[in-house]
Amino acid sequence: MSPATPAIAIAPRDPLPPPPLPDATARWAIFLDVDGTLLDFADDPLAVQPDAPLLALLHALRQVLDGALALVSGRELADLDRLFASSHWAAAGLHGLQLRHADGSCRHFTVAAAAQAHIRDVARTLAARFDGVQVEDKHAAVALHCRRAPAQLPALHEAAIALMAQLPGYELQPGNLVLELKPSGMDKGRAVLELLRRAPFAGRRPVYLGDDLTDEHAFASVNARHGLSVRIGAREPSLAAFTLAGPVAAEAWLTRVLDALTHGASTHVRIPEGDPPEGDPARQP
Ligand SMILES: O=P(O)(O)OC[C@H]1O[C@H](O[C@H]2O[C@H](CO)[C@@H](O)[C@H](O)[C@H]2O)[C@H](O)[C@@H](O)[C@@H]1O
Repeated sequence: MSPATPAIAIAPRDPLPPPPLPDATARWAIFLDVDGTLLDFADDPLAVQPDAPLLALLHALRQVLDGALALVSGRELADLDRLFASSHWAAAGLHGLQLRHADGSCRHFTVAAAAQAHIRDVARTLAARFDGVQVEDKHAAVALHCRRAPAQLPALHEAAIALMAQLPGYELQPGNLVLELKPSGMDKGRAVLELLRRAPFAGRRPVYLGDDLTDEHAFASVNARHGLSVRIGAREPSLAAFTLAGPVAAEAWLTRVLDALTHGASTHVRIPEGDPPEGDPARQP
């Protein structure tokens, strides 16, 4: 008989806990990633559609938060507004390249039409080398989707890295079975901090739900503001302090948050509202 193979013990990271619920007096500001957080993934980026209960929940939650709820997405603002009927909401699109405050004022990075056409051509030429890779033209940025051909991702990634040297001012943003070519200098963490400087977000405790690599920037910002960072799914490593299993669990938790803020929750866990540090813009009303 051959000797038994010795067992190798790898200590897993302690599982993250679910996020706590607020009490009725909590002053939260909620930031929500979209794909993989509120919506399950689909093969085609255009095929997703929030259902009526999710839309009703988000609109009610935003109301009870006095407007302090924002979508923070890699999608364009126009796409978010089409999906969520949210044209009057604060929101960040294209990973923060587009930003709309709650008063309707906007701050957008602009990209000249010629530069947009160039990046689109470069992306299409690259995608044509890989069967099954789908191009999503987001004007200022372009996404190369591998959901229909996941095996192409490593080679596409390698080719895209080599290409970036010829695209000054652009960076490669990997995501869930997607690679994005986007203007550099903006990320979701900066977008969240920008929104937190203005009403109705200023002075509230930030709560961020997200599933993807791009959401890690936002987790870092929210952690630095004594907020709640919530990873959707099991991706590791992550800076998040809490986790929920997927979009269904996220919607269920947001429903309980709405209930707690509206009626008060009998089983809630009270968490101290940490003060932002001295000099932090979030201290301003
Ligand atoms: O920041 P998010 O709101 O999560 O947006 C990130 C990207 O989401 C979309 O792509 C992802 O969802 C698609 C639809 O389920 C899926 O087909 C794709 O594989 C995912 O990567 C969107 O199409 C991108 O523009 C966003 O940047």
